[in-house]
Amino acid sequence: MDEFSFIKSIQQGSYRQPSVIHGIGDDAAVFRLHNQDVVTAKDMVVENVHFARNTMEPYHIGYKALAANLSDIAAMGAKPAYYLVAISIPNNWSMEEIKMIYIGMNDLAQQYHVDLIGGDTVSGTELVISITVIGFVGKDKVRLRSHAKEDDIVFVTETLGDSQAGFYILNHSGKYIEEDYFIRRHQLPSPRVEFSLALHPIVRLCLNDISDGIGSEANEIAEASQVSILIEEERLPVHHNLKQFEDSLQYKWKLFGGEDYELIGTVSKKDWDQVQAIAEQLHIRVTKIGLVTSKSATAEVYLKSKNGRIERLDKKGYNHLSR
Ligand SMILES: Nc1ncnc2c1ncn2[C@@H]1O[C@H](COP(=O)(O)OP(=O)(O)O)[C@@H](O)[C@H]1O
Ligand SMILES: Cc1ncc(C[n+]2csc(CCOP(=O)(O)OP(=O)(O)O)c2C)c(N)n1
Ligand SMILES: [Mg+2]
Ligand SMILES: [Mg+2]
Ligand SMILES: [Mg+2]
Repeated sequence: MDEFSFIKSIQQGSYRQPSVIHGIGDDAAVFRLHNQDVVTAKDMVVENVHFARNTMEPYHIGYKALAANLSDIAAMGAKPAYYLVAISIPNNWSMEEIKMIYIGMNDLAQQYHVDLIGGDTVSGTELVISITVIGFVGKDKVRLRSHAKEDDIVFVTETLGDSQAGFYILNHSGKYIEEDYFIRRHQLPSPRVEFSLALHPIVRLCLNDISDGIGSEANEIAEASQVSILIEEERLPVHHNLKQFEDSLQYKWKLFGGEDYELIGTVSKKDWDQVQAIAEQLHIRVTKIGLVTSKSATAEVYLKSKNGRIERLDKKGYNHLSR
């Protein structure tokens, strides 16, 4: 059983609370309070699964743990407001190190004007940080994975694969071009909150954040929207210095790498100019990478390779429990 089938297996058949608009199945859950929708997401990080002590300083661990959570709020088009932190602290971590984790979180929280309003502290055998983040969005304005429609343009923000390139550099000593850039993208990712909020004039938009790799995230959109998607490899935006790595690594990282915390989305052709104009204003790179080709109950994602061949792009990427 993989991560996705496990989640399906524990999902309730229906919700008891009428205020639940969307439960399990997107980047965050949505419930309605009066005339406003509340969005809440949780992502946890575990030592030696999400970070290792030799490649991430405590400051980075805290910063990135909150960034991953804010990224899910951005993927819903919502404005983050509060977060709660549960932490399991092993006895081989000093209190100074744990405080640095919180300084990392707080620096990012300050940028987005969000407040730490609670949590839980336990001693444990591994460092585990579980964050719950809460945000707000106008009624029915959430950007669901199920919002893609036939003929939409598929786009991504910034560049793909940088985080895994940074992770590789941190684990393989050597000389690399612009290594600080790639390492920064791994240790201190930027959730695309401002961009997502600036897209509010657009009536319908589908968004998903890239935590596991676009191979995985594009398939999540296809499944939720019951559509087929065609992505063109030639269009995938990568940093100009990613080319210093072997072709096979570049290929793996841009499609299946994950942890970029960029956004993948779909929008109707008539709104594409506006998406580009908003991105330009915020100095965010946005790139068309393909099209929603058709309605499809089988929800397939295809990749047109640089050599012109079209093949299925499998839902592979980072998958917990893939055993
Ligand atoms: N153990 C769990 N129990 C209940 N819901 C879960 C569990 N794990 C994940 N989910 C839910 O499944 C959906 C997908 O989760 P995930 O793939 O982690 O999303 P993301 O990649 O956006 O962080 C979300 O709605 C999340 O809240
Ligand atoms: C020590 C270490 N091993 C592996 C990785 C790579 N890695 C860990 S988690 C992950 C994917 C994102 O994590 P996940 O828990 O799936 O986030 P979610 O999709 O729930 O947001 C990746 C690529 C890493 N960053 N550090
Ligand atoms: Mg997500
Ligand atoms: Mg998650
Ligand atoms: Mg996530």
